[in-house]
Amino acid sequence: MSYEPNTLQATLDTVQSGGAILYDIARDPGRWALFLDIDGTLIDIADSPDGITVPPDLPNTLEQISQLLGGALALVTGRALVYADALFGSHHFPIAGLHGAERRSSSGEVQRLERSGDFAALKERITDQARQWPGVLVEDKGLAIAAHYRQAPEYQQQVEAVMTHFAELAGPDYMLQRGKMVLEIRPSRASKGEALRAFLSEPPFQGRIPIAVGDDLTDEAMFRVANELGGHSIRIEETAAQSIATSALPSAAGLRAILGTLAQQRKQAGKDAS
Ligand SMILES: O=P(O)(O)OC[C@H]1O[C@H](O[C@H]2O[C@H](CO)[C@@H](O)[C@H](O)[C@H]2O)[C@H](O)[C@@H](O)[C@@H]1O
Repeated sequence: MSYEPNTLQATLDTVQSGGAILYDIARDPGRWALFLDIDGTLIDIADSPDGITVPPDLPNTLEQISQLLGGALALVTGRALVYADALFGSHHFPIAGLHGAERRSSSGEVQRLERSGDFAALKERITDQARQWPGVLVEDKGLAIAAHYRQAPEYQQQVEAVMTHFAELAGPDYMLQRGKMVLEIRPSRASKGEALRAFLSEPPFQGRIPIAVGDDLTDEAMFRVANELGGHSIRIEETAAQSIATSALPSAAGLRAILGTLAQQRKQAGKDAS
């Protein structure tokens, strides 16, 4: 989806349709499977990876929607699985971490790609290098490593050059992943799209139509698979971005408001039935 400045109406139509798709979940919940990215989608972007705030009602909202969908709700994130899981307290949703390199299915089984090569030594070299860039934060995620320049944008070019170099050194089992003010080296034999496909091959996702919601480049792989399978893809857009998503919502707060309404409707329906 690409917007020209003079296509405001088209943009508004698309933005509205993101909400319409999500509200459709309430009409026929048995039809849909929902795949949600975390940073920039469910949670507002912060200055640092650890600086995020999970709105207090979000875990329970997701739990309500997961129940509405018969469990067919999964989180699909670039974060390490363990870190992302802990954000939601006692709620343990099916989840794919590290852009699909690790995944916990609905049954609780965890699958993880094998470490390959001397990745630990490479991570040390990146960490050493980053010490020369005040404000650049290195996030060691186990099978992946990210260099964040949000607090030091003046180092963007150096970070790009060095991470590109180390991604080449890491070999074909790894790739450079660009993101929002971050460069990351992560396993190449995984993607959010393949994670979505894997979830859809298992209960309770099997046979349902996917709705994928995300905000960043890594989410495009998930959008591609959702589109391919006849589902919907919703891009959270702060600015007009190039995306293959078929619809959009303006912000993470907008998405949370819609999810909150769906959760309230479910709670009310439960009360009315009792
Ligand atoms: O796939 P996601 O759940 O969207 O995760 C993508 C990356 O998110 C995090 O970085 C981004 O969010 C940070 C906190 O808001 C922000 O400071 C940073 O600039 C963003 O790039 C996370 O730290 C990464 O590991 C994820 O890959």
